[in-house]
Amino acid sequence: MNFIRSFFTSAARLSPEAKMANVKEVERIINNNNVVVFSKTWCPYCKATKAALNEIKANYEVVELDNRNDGDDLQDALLEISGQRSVPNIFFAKQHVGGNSDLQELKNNGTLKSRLEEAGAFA
Ligand SMILES: N[C@@H](CCC(=O)N[C@@H](CS)C(=O)NCC(=O)O)C(=O)O
Repeated sequence: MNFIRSFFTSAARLSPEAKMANVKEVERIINNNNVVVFSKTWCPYCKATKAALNEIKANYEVVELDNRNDGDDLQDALLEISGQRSVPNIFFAKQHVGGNSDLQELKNNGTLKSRLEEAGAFA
C-alpha cells in the first residue's frame, strides 16, 4: 500500500527543493496562526474536531487539504514536520497537538479551554 501510494505522493514526484518549499509553506501557516487544523472536508474526525472548537468558540485557522491542488504535498510535508499524516492534524501555538483523539482527550480531561487560552485562541 505504501509502495502504491509513493507513486502518487511527493515522496516519488517532487524534487528535494519542491518538498522543502512545501515544508516551508506548512511551517508558514503554523507560525502565522495561534491554532491550526489541517483537515479534509469529508473527514468525520475533522468534523468532530471543528465541532469541539466551534462549541468552545475558539478562533482557529482551517486548511482543507482536499480543497487545494497542493493538498497531498502539504500532507506529506505534515508527515515530515509532525510525524503524522492523518487528518485532522492540529497545532496550538506552533506545537503539534495530534489528531482528533488527542483533542477530544483534552476536552474530556478539562484542559482544552486553558490550552486554547494559552495558545491565544480567544484573542
Ligand atoms: N485517530 C485519528 C483518526 C484520523 C483518521 O483516520 N483520519 C483519516 C480521514 S477521516 C485519514 O487521515 N485518512 C488518510 C487520508 O485522508 O489521507 C484521529 O483521532 O485524528
